[in-house]
Amino acid sequence: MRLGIVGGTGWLGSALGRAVLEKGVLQPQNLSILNRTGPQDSYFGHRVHWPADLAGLISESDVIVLSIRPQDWEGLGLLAGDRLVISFMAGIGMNRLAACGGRILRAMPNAAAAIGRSYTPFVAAEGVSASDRATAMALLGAFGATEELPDEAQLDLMTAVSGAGPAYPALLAMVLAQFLTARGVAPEVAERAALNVVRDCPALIGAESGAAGAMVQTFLDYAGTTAAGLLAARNSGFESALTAGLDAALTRAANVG
Ligand SMILES: NC(=O)C1=CN([C@@H]2O[C@H](COP(=O)(O)OP(=O)(O)OC[C@H]3O[C@@H](n4cnc5c(N)ncnc54)[C@H](O)[C@@H]3O)[C@@H](O)[C@H]2O)C=CC1
Ligand SMILES: O=C(O)[C@@H]1CCC=N1
Repeated sequence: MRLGIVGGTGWLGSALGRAVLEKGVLQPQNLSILNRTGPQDSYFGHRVHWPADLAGLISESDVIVLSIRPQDWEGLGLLAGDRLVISFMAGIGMNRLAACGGRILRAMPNAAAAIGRSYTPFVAAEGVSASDRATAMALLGAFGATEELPDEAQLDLMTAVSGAGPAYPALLAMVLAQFLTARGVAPEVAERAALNVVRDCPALIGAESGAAGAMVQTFLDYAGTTAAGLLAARNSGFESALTAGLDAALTRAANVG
């Protein structure tokens, strides 16, 4: 299989290119990278193809990954023939992607792709075969976990949630650190404490179904200081504020491109 990544030196495109090479899913001679800035001598230590333009990338690819911003989709003018096309773009629906021909699959990675820990759900249009799905899962599996969703609406919901990757945990860390610094703790100490909560403690939440709820309940049942904090945060609108944020992201996804 020969893969072409449009936007292959961007955030997610480079995470995919690097992962498929490092995991041995593809040999470098079967990877083509198109970007706006031109060829690089080394692509994560490998020599890959750098087609001069989109037509060049199409001609040397069996599978095309679209890792460009949604705003750049209209101007791309992709005509993919009968190739498998995997789009990472938020908010560009199957109805619009269909204009490129090809067998379309939409996938929604997140920034953890850069460390091989993305959760990447996908949906496939009619005409995508079992073999296409296996190809997509091999590629997406190189940078984390992947699974198929039953419909496109669910992929759009994931755009707001798992697509955001570390963004909400980072916001939480900021609030935790600000609470401490506003009360006299040195900023670097506050940051260490907040990052421990957001980065290290989540490893204690199990992988089983209901694990997050069970962890919250454990602290509520403990009935100590954390239970008091959790209840007050809920009563002050913690959950509705987060839900409003996710709703806004979903609305933006519908208009982004
Ligand atoms: N960054 C993230 O955490 C996530 C991003 N996405 C989606 O993935 C897609 C890619 O996002 P990022 O990697 O963050 O964007 P990015 O801005 O880092 O990379 C996009 C790359 O595409 C290149 N590009 C644009 N038009 C081009 C063209 N015509 N030919 C060749 N290269 C072109 C740009 O120069 C840039 O390097 C977006 O559509 C985004 O909605 C989805 C989930 C998470
Ligand atoms: O913030 C963004 O636009 C990207 C796309 C989906 C999630 N993150």
